[in-house]
Amino acid sequence: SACKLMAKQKVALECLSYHATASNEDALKLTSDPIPSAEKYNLYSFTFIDFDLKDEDTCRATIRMFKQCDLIQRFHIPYDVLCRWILSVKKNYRPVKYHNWRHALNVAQTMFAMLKTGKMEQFMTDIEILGLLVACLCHDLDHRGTNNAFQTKTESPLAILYSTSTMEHHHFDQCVMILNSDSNNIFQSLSMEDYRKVMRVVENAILSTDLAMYFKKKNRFMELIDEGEFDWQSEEKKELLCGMMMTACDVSAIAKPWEIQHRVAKLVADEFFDQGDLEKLQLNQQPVAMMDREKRDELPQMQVGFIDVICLPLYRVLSDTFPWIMPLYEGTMENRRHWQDLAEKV
Ligand SMILES: CCCOc1ccc(S(=O)(=O)N2CCN(C)CC2)cc1-c1nc(CC)cc(=O)[nH]1
Ligand SMILES: [Zn+2]
Repeated sequence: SACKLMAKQKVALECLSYHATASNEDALKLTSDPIPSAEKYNLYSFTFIDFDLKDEDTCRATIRMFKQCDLIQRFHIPYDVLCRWILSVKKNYRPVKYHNWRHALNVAQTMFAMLKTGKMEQFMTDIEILGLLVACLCHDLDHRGTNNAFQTKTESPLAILYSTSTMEHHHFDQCVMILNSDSNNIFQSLSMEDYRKVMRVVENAILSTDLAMYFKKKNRFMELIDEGEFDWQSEEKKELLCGMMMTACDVSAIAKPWEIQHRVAKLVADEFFDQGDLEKLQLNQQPVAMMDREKRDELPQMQVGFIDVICLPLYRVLSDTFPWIMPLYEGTMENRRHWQDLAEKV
């Protein structure tokens, strides 16, 4: 429709107002950087911490993950294109408090640890491993620190373009935009068939990070697990598993050592409270409790709810079939105790 076209043009214009992809100079510099080992960055661990990494280190750590999965050779990714693409992805994350590049890196690192340390790579094709890592790094591209409900309420151009999973469709759009930019297409050497396959993995994975989709699909997934479904080779089952893995990685800060979880939860809360402030000021509306800074005392109890409703059921069902990711379940149980203690103190 005409207003969809206008919305698309409005979103596109925003991108043109600044150069969306990384400079050749920055790409060249990263191309010549030595890449430390996976052990140096602690990439195989479920307790990876990015806080003490400089931005350059986050790009080197990303390259290290691609190297460890042998993706550069396997898919003939020109090294300078990989470097430019990583920098372009990082550049297209906004400096919001939580849904920024650091969150994307942490989600990708948890996926790497699930595949390697969690031994889930044995159930995945090379295309799926490539697609999942790329999807994690791109899954929140150009996030504005506000959720889907806010896009709808403010009739933002994004909500006119995509009525469901609004932000997730935009994140995928941004991922495609970067891949289609000069010398940023890390999939350029793939056959047409492999290109189609990997883009389908990336799209399904990014759209699966909408928690509404998780709620919709988790029962079907649990059914398959209860039926003792082990041949994860059918398309539908594979897409379900990849989607569940994406949510598991997306919420994995909940399983980190308490000191990290507590610091990250503050970033999540601050971003939620900023949206709540916007809703009060811009929309003259009362925000939901989780976004209302006047109700910050309810936060520990909300975290216990988040753990019980979303995180523990998912980590339990995944570790039932893939026992080596049990550390995510255990880390979450430990943090539940800390949040419960704080909830009882208030
Ligand atoms: C930390 C500030 C409070 O954070 C929360 C409060 C409530 C709930 S909820 O499970 O009740 N639920 C989720 C689905 N919404 C539609 C309704 C509300 C989740 C979080 C939370 N979310 C994330 C993911 C961004 C990370 C995180 O650590 N905590
Ligand atoms: Zn995310």
